[in-house]
Amino acid sequence: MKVTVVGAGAVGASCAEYIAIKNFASEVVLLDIKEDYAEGKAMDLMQTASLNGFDTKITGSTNDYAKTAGSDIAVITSGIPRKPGMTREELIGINAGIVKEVSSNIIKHSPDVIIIVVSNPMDTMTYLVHKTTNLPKNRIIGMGGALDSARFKYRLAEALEAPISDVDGMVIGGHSDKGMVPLTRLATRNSVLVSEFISDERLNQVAADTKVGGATLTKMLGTSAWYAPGAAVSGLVQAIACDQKKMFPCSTLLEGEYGLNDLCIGTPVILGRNGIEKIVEIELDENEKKQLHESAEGVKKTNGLLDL
Ligand SMILES: NC(=O)c1ccc[n+]([C@@H]2O[C@H](COP(=O)([O-])OP(=O)(O)OC[C@H]3O[C@@H](n4cnc5c(N)ncnc54)[C@H](O)[C@@H]3O)[C@@H](O)[C@H]2O)c1
Ligand SMILES: O=C(O)C[C@H](O)C(=O)O
Repeated sequence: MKVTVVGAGAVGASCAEYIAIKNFASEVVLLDIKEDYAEGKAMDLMQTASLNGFDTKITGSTNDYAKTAGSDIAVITSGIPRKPGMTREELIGINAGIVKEVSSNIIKHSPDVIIIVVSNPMDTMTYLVHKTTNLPKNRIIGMGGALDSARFKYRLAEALEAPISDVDGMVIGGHSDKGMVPLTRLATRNSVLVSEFISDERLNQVAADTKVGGATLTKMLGTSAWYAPGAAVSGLVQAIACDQKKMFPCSTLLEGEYGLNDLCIGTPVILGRNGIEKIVEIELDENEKKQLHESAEGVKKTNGLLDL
């Protein structure tokens, strides 16, 4: 299993590290445009192999896509991250050109690849890959919901004063400060609805904190987060590489599901060796449907800024 990670910055390197530590891929190629940068990150990571006990071979490449040839999965993290006070949507001007060029280069050398889009604004970048490549829809996946759900579980555990392994929950919708839809009604602690343990007011606070999870960290760090994003991507890569049939919320092209069309937005999907093997349509209540449709309007507005 060969995995390419384009962008050897904070998220790309973290993602490569988690993939290697989980020890399921034979090869990870890190690629960046900065001279020697990916090679340096790859060498540093390889020097952790004996310490962390993995056999994955990590190599670096300065913009040489020939080295990515025959990749089964490619992760796109190239592009600029936001600074405190910015929205993800403001990154579109620079990142759209990068994502378009990178996805085309990847496919030239790996026609059977499954692409995972991370660069922001992620739902719109995922849609851009659909519009500008001829890959089938099951092989274009946007990563956002897996990260947002991990943040939701963190906030739920905090509110419940419970270990994170006790809680379960999912965030659907757009990967944006306003567009996320944390499914508080369905969140559980050991199969018991969390509403049995905490007030509606506290649960609303959990949802609000979850939605601004990325912005909160960006303010604290001066740039956006990387550990949880890297771990979330590695989870999707592993589910595909190991044909796990695991369910994650991912950004996927909708064609009527949830009453939505012609956009990519986060919904639960089953991931296996073919990428997105199924879009799971869950029963939403009226309020959740309204939130999802409002989120979709926001994503479509951003998609409208693309030069297609
Ligand atoms: N979807 C998510 O959940 C999620 C989570 C975190 C970050 N992000 C996004 O991921 C992106 C990367 O974030 P980061 O913190 O790693 O940024 P970073 O600046 O640390 O790394 C980005 C890297 O991309 C490289 N790059 C730029 N143009 C390139 C090109 N044409 N080809 C190859 N490499 C190129 C840069 O040289 C840099 O090393 C940002 O857009 C950020 O908003 C998304
Ligand atoms: O917040 C960001 O801009 C980066 C990423 O989308 C995140 O949620 O951490």
